[in-house]
Amino acid sequence: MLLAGKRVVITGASRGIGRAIALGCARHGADVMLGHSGRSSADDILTLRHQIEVLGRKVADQAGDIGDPDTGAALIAMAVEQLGGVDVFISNAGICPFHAFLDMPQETYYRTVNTNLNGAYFAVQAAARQMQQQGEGGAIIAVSSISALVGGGMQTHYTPTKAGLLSLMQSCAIALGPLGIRCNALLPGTIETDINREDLADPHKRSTMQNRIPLGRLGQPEDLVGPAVFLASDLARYVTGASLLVDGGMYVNLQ
Ligand SMILES: NC(=O)C1=CN([C@@H]2O[C@H](COP(=O)(O)OP(=O)(O)OC[C@H]3O[C@@H](n4cnc5c(N)ncnc54)[C@H](OP(=O)(O)O)[C@@H]3O)[C@@H](O)[C@H]2O)C=CC1
Ligand SMILES: C[C@H](O)[C@@H]1OC(=O)[C@H](O)[C@@H]1O
Repeated sequence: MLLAGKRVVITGASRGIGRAIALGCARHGADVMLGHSGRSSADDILTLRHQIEVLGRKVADQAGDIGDPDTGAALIAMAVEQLGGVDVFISNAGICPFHAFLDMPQETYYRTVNTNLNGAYFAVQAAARQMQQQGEGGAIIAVSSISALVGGGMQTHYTPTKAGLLSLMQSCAIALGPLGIRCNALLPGTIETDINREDLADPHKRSTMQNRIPLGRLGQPEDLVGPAVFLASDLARYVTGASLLVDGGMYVNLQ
């Protein structure tokens, strides 16, 4: 139980990586506030809430478009109301609508940057303000990506947001270190979720990605649980401004 007594707030908790991390945190003893867009089915959210409740943990959820700069603050306020405070904030919500560069629609570009980076910025700020008020430090984790370090021809709108999140965690580690608030980035490789279901349905793309991974398989959402719980926990009490690749070795595999 690495997170006993901690209150965790996570965005993008309805599906994929966020859902797995939310459940993993609860299994490690945390109470959890689930953020989501409201587009997932109510049943999906209720099932997750039930899975957390049967562990004996408190859980609440709130819908809101994270691209709205006020959504993060509303989520944090709800966590204070429902859980009594915030010890860990995980900025995870994100989109990746694959698209070529030369005809990238402005709407797709702005929606991606707004969701992945601008919304995360204000949510991190709201979490940090709450932690400052509590006066006991805290942990902030941004789900960045291997894409913060390497490019993607169909991701020219997406990779800058992931590099931005990595940079945000580095700068926040400096800004918030004096308050005892640690800020770190998780860099997943290719994890099978709804975000890339269509992209990986192409057998050539799928095998190309898979063949690049020394551990021999694509990632699963549950692969992120251990790294997230570690960074959230007091085991990582001297870790801040760090980034952790969770990619099966994909990044280092040049030849
Ligand atoms: N899968 C991968 O290979 C990788 C993913 N990542 C990152 O991990 C994070 C999670 O992705 P993943 O689990 O794969 O994707 P999923 O598509 O499975 O889940 C995305 C989550 O983000 C939420 N979300 C999307 N848009 C918004 C919005 N505007 N406001 C609020 N919530 C929103 C969704 O909520 P709802 O269900 O309500 O729409 C959902 O919970 C993303 O930031 C992604 O960039 C990083 C590296 C690799
Ligand atoms: C959505 C992609 O499959 C996924 O997103 C990332 O951040 C990784 O780099 C993968 O490309």
